[in-house]
Amino acid sequence: MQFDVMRFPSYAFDPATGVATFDYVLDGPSPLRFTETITLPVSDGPAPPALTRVLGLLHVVAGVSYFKVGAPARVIAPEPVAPAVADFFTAVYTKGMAEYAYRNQLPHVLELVVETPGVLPAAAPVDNSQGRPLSAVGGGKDSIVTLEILRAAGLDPVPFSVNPNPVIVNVNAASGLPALAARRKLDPRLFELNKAGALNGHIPVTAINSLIAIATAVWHGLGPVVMSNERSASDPNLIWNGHEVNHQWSKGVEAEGLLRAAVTAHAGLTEPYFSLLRSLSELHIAQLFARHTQYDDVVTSCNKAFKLHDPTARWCGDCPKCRFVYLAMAPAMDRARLNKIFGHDLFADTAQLPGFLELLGIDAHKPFECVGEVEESLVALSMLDDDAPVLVALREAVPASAWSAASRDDVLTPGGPTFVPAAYAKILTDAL
Ligand SMILES: CC(=O)N[C@H]1[C@@H](OP(=O)(O)OP(=O)(O)OC[C@H]2O[C@@H](n3ccc(=O)[nH]c3=O)[C@H](O)[C@@H]2O)O[C@H](CO)[C@@H](O)[C@@H]1O[C@H](C)C(=O)N[C@@H](C)C(=O)N[C@@H](CCC(=O)O)C(=O)O
Ligand SMILES: Nc1ncnc2c1ncn2[C@@H]1O[C@H](COP(=O)(O)OP(=O)(O)OP(=O)(O)O)[C@@H](O)[C@H]1O
Repeated sequence: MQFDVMRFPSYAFDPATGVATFDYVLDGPSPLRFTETITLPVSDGPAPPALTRVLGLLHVVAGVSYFKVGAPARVIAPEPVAPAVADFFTAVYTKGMAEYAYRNQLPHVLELVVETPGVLPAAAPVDNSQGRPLSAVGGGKDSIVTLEILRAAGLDPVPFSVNPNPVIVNVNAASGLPALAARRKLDPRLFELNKAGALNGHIPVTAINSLIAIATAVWHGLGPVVMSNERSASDPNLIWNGHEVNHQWSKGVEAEGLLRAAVTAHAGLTEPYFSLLRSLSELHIAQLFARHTQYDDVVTSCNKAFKLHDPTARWCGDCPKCRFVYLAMAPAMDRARLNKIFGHDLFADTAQLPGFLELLGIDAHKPFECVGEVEESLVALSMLDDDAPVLVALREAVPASAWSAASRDDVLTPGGPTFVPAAYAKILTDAL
């Protein structure tokens, strides 16, 4: 299938139902048209101009799912935007699609510049900084930690999810906080094309969920959207043709800064979005999670639980994410609790040794999954002293030089750039 250009013909929003429809065209000798539907939780309040503006950003960003069918050389955004918005769009279609470009060997994707039909001045400021935070919940340990920190500080967070699956519903129930939810429906044509062998691959889903969250917060008169993206999300998996390829790009700090700047420029929000846990390692977050036993029967970080077509699963017990989170939680709790949470004893299963070695930086690049840095895995291993079969084998396999590069202090001391506003930074510090 040959396509020259991607366009964004129109979008519509109905405040009576909360339904937004976004249209896309891949233009070429045989054009393809798609429509995505996103249903926001309906608010009693009026739809403010900032909502329309955020939906305008979402229209372009959600287009990546359809862009990947043909990877046209040109992408033309539908309306004039401020320079910060154009930069954000280009980053989403290049850096956000880098894993897709690498796996499909499409180097031109990394060079693409999203075209915009003119420049718009930045929007007038809208001070949203004092509202109740909307806290995105994915069902894993990270968002639980954020929710509990915000709650303990008396900020009365509103949990929010896109397409909440049973895991998310159960986590919200365990929190006891009333939650908001949005629905997102991809054009079914996409799945037909995938079945027929169209180009496919990973997309920066956090950028899409984040804009849906911001749209919801704006419409419901709430404050900033608070994410739970950790320090290691900014770490690339590999370098290809001189470009970083990061599976988690839209969870990283660069994407966070670009998204914030774009939303402020386009919709005026003074404090749209930040990740509370940005300065923390996954290992540190796992230790904070261990304080909250009320989520043990529901927490799930395994991505197998998030398949669009199989929403019932919990921990699969045999994937990079399960292995990493198991290793990260192990130093923070007794083995019986850990095995109860996972429903599996991963340190007894020596068939998983190659997967653990990958996490420790031995034999392969960091897996294309949401896993922490090699250093975090090494430090976690160094904190475990029992003789479980997998641990014994891993200790033997790690070269002496690797241990010296792993510092417990570095991993467990907050650090690195963040966009956390001062009031929230204090809350985080108090919680550590
Ligand atoms: C759950 C998962 O890992 N899905 C990835 C997987 O897709 P699969 O076919 O195995 O299952 P589905 O997710 O049900 O997707 C069905 C098809 O729909 C396409 N699609 C899905 C969502 C979307 O927003 N746009 C889409 O076009 C998808 O491509 C399938 O054809 O493999 C796909 C191809 O590599 C990935 O695109 C699927 O990833 C989902 C978008 C997803 O939600 N993944 C998150 C669990 C994830 O990877 N999160 C990252 C953060 C990445 C980021 O930068 O935001 C993380 O946690 O580290
Ligand atoms: N369906 C969703 N709706 C809204 N936000 C989501 C959804 N899934 C994930 N998120 C948010 O996106 C960010 C990254 O997701 P991720 O899956 O890494 O986090 P998590 O589920 O909290 O923890 P873990 O890393 O243990 O899985 C988090 O802030 C999370 O809250």
